[in-house]
Amino acid sequence: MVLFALRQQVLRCSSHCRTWARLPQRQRSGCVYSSIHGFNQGEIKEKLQAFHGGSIDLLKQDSGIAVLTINNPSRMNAFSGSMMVDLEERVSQLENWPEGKGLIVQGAAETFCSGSDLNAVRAISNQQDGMKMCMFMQNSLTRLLRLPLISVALVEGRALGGGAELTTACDFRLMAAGSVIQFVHKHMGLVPGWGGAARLVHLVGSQNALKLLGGAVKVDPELGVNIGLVDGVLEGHQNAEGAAPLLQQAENWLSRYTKGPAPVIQAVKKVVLSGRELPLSEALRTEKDIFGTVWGAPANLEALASKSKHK
Ligand SMILES: CC[C@@H](C(=O)O)C(=O)SCCNC(=O)CCNC(=O)[C@H](O)C(C)(C)COP(=O)(O)OP(=O)(O)OC[C@H]1O[C@@H](n2cnc3c(N)ncnc32)[C@H](O)[C@@H]1OP(=O)(O)O
Repeated sequence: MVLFALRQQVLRCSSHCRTWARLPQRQRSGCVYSSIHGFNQGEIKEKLQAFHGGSIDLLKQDSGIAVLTINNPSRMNAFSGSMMVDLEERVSQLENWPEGKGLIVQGAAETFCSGSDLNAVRAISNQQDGMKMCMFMQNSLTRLLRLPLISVALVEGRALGGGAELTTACDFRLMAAGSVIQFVHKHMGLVPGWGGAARLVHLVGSQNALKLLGGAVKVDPELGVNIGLVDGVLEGHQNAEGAAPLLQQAENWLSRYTKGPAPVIQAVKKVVLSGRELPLSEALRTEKDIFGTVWGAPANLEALASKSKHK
């Protein structure tokens, strides 16, 4: 039995290495842009740091569910430049969390996020800086979506512009009654640039995406559920009488998908991610390799030993 487990472990390591070796460097790191695209992360980070205010706070819990809070209440949780840098650092921390299983992204003080901080946007409104900021945020949000954690955006209040884009960088979206997701970009003379349009098309189809972007439609929970953007509606506001706090409701909702050992939950996310992002043949080979990481691993052996039934 020990030899069998050891062999499985060796196989798991080598198949993991093969999986990663097959992926291009930028996909391995989760990024879309690197130096080969003329992208210099250090340079834009330095520029963004100059526009400070607010923070992105990360709380890793023993349950394996982390809470990421967009925290800039005096500007309705708009993203300052330093918060963009913070986000990238928090994503790195989450990428290196072996015990992690789930993630909730929320806004502070009863609203989600009102997009980019318009003061920073005005200051970097030249084309070059705008493109660099766009590449930086696309990298961070792509890495967020590619985390081996099951993620959910908890939308309370408003998710506007870049805030609406951020919700699409999570696996699921939950909305509190009375909240709104709105891609307001058209009203700003823009289109999404943080990857929100591409992800929206995947989530709701091109017809609905065109309607939401072209009409800058206010998506309430009912519309969100009807078009498949929203996965659940939470009762009332924080502290509403009789209703559990929204964060608690979101944790309860998410915990049905994060029950179990971290390596298994992470493998679940990875097979779905490869199915979502890779062409079929490549997705099948990746699925085989991920399967190799859980086959004969402790959770699998325990389940076999306990002769579990699924009634
Ligand atoms: C690339 C750009 C694009 C992207 O990243 O993809 C964007 O995101 S562009 C930004 C899109 N967002 C907006 O345009 C939001 C504009 N703001 C509003 O529409 C309203 O403020 C609100 C969010 C609907 C809230 O309205 P209300 O409840 O009436 O409160 P106030 O308007 O008084 O707001 C309080 C306070 O917050 C400041 N605020 C709000 N959003 C931003 C923002 N995105 N950037 C900077 N500051 C913001 C607002 O100015 C108020 O400040 P004070 O006037 O100093 O009190």
